[in-house]
Amino acid sequence: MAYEYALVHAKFTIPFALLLTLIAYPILTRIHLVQISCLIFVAFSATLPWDAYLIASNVWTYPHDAILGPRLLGIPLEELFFFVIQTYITSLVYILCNKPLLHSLYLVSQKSPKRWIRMGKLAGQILLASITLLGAHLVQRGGPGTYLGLILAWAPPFALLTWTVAGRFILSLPWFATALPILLPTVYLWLVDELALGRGTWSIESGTKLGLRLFGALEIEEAAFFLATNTLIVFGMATFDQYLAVIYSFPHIFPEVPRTPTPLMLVESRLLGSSAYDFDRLDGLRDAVKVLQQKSRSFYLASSLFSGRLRINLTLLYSFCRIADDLADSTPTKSDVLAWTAKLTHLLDLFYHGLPSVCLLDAPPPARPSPPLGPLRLLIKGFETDAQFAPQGSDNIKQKQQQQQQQFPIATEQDLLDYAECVAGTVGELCVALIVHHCDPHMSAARRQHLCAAACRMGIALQYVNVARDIVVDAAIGRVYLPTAWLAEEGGMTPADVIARPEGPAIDRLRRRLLDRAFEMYDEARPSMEGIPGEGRGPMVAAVETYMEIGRVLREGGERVVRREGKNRDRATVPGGRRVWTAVRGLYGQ
Ligand SMILES: CC(C)=CCC/C(C)=C/CC/C(C)=C/CC/C(C)=C/[C@@H]1[C@@H](COP(=O)(O)OP(=O)(O)O)[C@]1(C)CC/C=C(\C)CC/C=C(\C)CCC=C(C)C
Repeated sequence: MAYEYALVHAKFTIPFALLLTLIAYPILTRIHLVQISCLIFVAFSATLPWDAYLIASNVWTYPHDAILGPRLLGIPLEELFFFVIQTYITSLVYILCNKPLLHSLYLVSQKSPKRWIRMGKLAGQILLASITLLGAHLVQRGGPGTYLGLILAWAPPFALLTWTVAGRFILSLPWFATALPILLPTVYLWLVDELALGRGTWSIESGTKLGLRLFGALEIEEAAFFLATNTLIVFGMATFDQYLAVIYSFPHIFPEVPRTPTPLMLVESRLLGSSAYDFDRLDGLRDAVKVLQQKSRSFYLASSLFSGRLRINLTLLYSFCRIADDLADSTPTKSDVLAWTAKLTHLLDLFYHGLPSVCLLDAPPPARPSPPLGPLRLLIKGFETDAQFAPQGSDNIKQKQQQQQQQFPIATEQDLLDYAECVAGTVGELCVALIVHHCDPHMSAARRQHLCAAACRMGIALQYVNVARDIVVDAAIGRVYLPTAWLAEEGGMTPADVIARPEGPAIDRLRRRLLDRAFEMYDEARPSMEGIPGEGRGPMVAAVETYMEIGRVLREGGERVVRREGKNRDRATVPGGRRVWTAVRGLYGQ
């Protein structure tokens, strides 16, 4: 039947490619499409002459009734399509397997590569060169080894090239980032090939093959072909990613990175020696990723959905916020917290106003007034509110009452709103500022202002969820973020009562009241997220939704959910599968 080969695509390769596209499309960026297109072009160019030779030499033959008819250099249309769709499938599998990774962290293998990486790269080069020579020998000898020789003399030189360029980077990546995207498509295509060979869709002329089969009707040469070609594709993608990682990681070399780095930038990145890399920055980035991973499963999962320098900058922003917040939380006295916030403000002065660089955390903050409060300063101001919870001893009754008021600074809902705006509304604004900078730097001021206002609102919503979740945890460290006025409405409760017993029906009612306010603000701000530009929207929606899911879990389970044992004792958490599912739905804009 003339459609036999075409049916192989219709039944096996195209559906698989469509499934992978459906799964990958929310995380695919323009640079991914450039990578895949470049690889398809290289694969097509490299395979065309080789394939044409095999067909001309009658290594491969196709029953006339199995193909549609059109050919290029004797190669059937369906075979030409195979070059494209195999490259596409394997590239998508590679992209999906590598999405969790921040490739910048694997550049460190260029600095002083571990001995096994150095030896591994050399061993790989020797192995690939040897296989090439073996292939040449088999071709030269002719006979049954011809087809295998043609594979081994053709593919390994290309692999040797990419391995020489990116071998250390490839070896430093986890196995699921390289071996898995090679093996998964390879095994799938072995099965497809076995079916096709078994049905006679194509055949390998006897006299040019060894007659060995991996399983079923799958000739060893066909198995080697798919393993070799998928290895080439993965090595090609990894080489691309190594140089993209250089571009994204070093603003001192590439100050501005467009949404799609230019070929010139890739060449510059390739020509750059690793001596120009800022390895201290890579170490700092590694620490920031550790902080993110340890401190927030919601944002850690969401961060992996971003790409490029935006992902790096959001990770660094999270790390700054988190460390600043932890400093405010873990410092015993109010004066110490204020000292830390002054130093952080000084740090911002140094970064954003180019003040003389001194050792940041030792020098006393300058006497000069800080620049106008931007989101970062408001964030730090918010931490100063946390400092007021630190108890201050006093014997004087009046002073004690005053201290009491001071010690619980969230007297009204407005106080809570102001505090949440400082510590979280600002974070929303900062996130949007980063996304606009990277994804739509020419956005109109009006649209930017609208997004920032909505982002601030959403940040407050998340903070309210945070407060509702952490009533028990906060009480344990002497903090009550529930407005004192709300407490008074609950039978004259006081913050001291909450600290003494942060549970019970009254607390549940207050938690629900707080969550209701949180979801009101979420509902107000959520529609504006559709206006987040480009590749930032899906991941940011995923980040917000996974966090708000904590609030949904609390609403469903209330006190029962909060009282938990184990690592997250007294804090409601979203079960892992539900968190991932929420992120995926957010990514797809559900
Ligand atoms: C994907 C990614 C890495 C995003 C980074 C977002 C970011 C920079 C978060 C920093 C959070 C942080 C540590 C701030 C310090 C103060 C604080 C603790 C705020 C509370 C966050 C909880 O953080 P975390 O999960 O680490 O702590 P717990 O596990 O809960 O203890 C807050 C709840 C505030 C978080 C607020 C935001 C992330 C802003 C949300 C708003 C947007 C993303 C903008 C949405 C856009 C529009 C247009 C509506």
